[in-house]
Amino acid sequence: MSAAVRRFGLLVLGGGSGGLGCARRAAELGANAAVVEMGRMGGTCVNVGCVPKKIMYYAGTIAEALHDAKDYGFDVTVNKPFDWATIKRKRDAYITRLNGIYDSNLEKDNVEKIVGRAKFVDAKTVDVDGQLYTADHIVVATGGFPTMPQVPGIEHAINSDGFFELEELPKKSVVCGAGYIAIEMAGILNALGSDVTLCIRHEEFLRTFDPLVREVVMEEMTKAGVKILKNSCISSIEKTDGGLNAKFTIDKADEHVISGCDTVLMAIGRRPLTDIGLDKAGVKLTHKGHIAVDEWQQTSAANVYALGDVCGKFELTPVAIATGRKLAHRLFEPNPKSKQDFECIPTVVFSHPPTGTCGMTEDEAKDAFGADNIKIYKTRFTPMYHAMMERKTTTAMKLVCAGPEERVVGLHMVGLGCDEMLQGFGVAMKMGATKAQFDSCVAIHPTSSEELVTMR
Ligand SMILES: Cc1cc2nc3c(=O)[nH]c(=O)nc-3n(C[C@H](O)[C@H](O)[C@H](O)COP(=O)(O)OP(=O)(O)OC[C@H]3O[C@@H](n4cnc5c(N)ncnc54)[C@H](O)[C@@H]3O)c2cc1C
Ligand SMILES: NC(=O)C1=CN([C@@H]2O[C@H](COP(=O)(O)OP(=O)(O)OC[C@H]3O[C@@H](n4cnc5c(N)ncnc54)[C@H](OP(=O)(O)O)[C@@H]3O)[C@@H](O)[C@H]2O)C=CC1
Ligand SMILES: N[C@@H](CCC(=O)N[C@@H](CSSC[C@H](NC(=O)CC[C@H](N)C(=O)O)C(=O)NCC(=O)O)C(=O)NCC(=O)O)C(=O)O
Repeated sequence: MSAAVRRFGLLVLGGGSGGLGCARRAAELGANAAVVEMGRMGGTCVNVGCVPKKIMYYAGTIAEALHDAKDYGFDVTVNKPFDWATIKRKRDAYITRLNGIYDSNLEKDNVEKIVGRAKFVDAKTVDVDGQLYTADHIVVATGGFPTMPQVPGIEHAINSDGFFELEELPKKSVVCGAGYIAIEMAGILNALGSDVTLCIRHEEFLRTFDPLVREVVMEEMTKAGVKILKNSCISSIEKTDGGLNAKFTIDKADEHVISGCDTVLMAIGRRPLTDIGLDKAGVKLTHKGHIAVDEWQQTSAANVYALGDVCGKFELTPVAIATGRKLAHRLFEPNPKSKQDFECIPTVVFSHPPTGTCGMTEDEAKDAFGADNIKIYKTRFTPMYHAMMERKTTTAMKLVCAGPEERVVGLHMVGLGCDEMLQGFGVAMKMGATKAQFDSCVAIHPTSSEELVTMR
């Protein structure tokens, strides 16, 4: 075992979005902080999440723009329109650069980086490859990993991590799943020219979203050429000389085979990374296996906190960062009231076109306020971008308003630019804006966002 036990004010397990957000802010507030990371600095977001995904999303939107360009009078005929290897190489280099930036950010902020795998020895002590550490406060921000179903031949499938290792564009792809990652990756592959089948367990995908979002994304994906295999459950994957054969049970009865695939991508959710000796620390889990925390990120063990994906609540980078920073302020400012508010969090699915969602769905608002106290405003149109084009996409928007004052408690939209449109409206909703206050802001013309302040 080690020499002396090393002591810090704050020890964070996991150098991802939440862990870094917490440690860097704590150090800024004067804490003697350290981060333990067993992999690449930056965690899921930087290495196998938001960042490489957004680059591939941009590649997909450029492919669409190139396709549309002729309708605006451009001649962009080229022999080899897209080279996957080029974007993969440049993307990997960018991420390596970011890993370095994150390392030097830690150095600049005086946060000690400890390389290795952390495990609790007890509630006050953490072992990293034989060296023991203790701290006044220990934060668990170990994130999660992709779930894989246990079916024969699953070793031939990839998950979202594997997507970023692909060396070429799969000619024929199967994507299984019905959440953010399945929709985003099926959309990217399709936009770049793969023949994509999206396999979902039910009639619909994005089932936690408002029906407007589900319906319009379904229409748009279908229009763009993604085949949707509904009510399907993968039962096996077989590797043959002609590629992968993915077998499905449809409606729990019929069998369907998609043969000759280059890639079968599973995107069916993520599991928390909790194999870190939590029992030794007395840290309890929820029935779903996430770390149980109260509103202050406090676990069942004194001075042990948890945040980010490992807690399973809004698995989003800005949520993890904000929660980490809020906790740092509570512990080291000290600001006893500093805690993350999980109400009305804006979120975007980078589908083609993208979605934007903030607040309650129509059904959630009816449950919360009563159907008679809800007023819905909706619009649907073809954005002007397509005026000169053969290809058309739809933009659809919905405002869910509550009470006689018509407070906007839900905003749901799909369409070009909706990803960038949402943040400002999220601020207004967080301030409790009413429909009349939305409308009191003069429209910007011609934009899609003007519809949100002129709906009747
Ligand atoms: C494909 C994909 C796309 C995504 N796109 C978006 C997006 O567009 N927008 C968005 O907001 N969110 C997105 N997310 C979600 C986002 O990446 C996560 O919510 C966020 O990274 C969670 O941060 P975290 O700090 O909780 O965990 P992570 O970022 O996962 O960091 C945890 C870190 O802990 C380390 N670790 C784990 N166990 C140990 C141990 N025992 N010892 C030492 N280190 C350990 C891991 O190596 C990892 O680096 C995406 C996720 C995926 C998978
Ligand atoms: N743009 C963003 O901000 C992004 C955020 N993320 C974050 O990462 C999280 C994880 O993403 P993701 O993996 O897509 O998980 P999600 O939880 O979003 O969706 C997974 C879905 O897959 C379906 N599913 C579950 N089990 C199976 C199964 N055995 N077979 C087939 N389908 C199944 C379920 O839908 P159903 O019940 O309908 O079948 C489930 O909702 C997201 O929830 C999000 O928080 C990820 C990517 C982008
Ligand atoms: N929003 C812009 C900014 C892009 C951006 O954030 N770029 C990151 C890419 S990694 S993205 C990794 C992600 N960063 C963020 O999400 C930063 C968000 C916002 N600026 C904030 O500070 O809150 C994260 O996990 N952060 C944890 C932490 O830093 O503590 C970067 O270059 N960072 C270099 C640097 O920070 O010096 C965009 O989308 O283009």
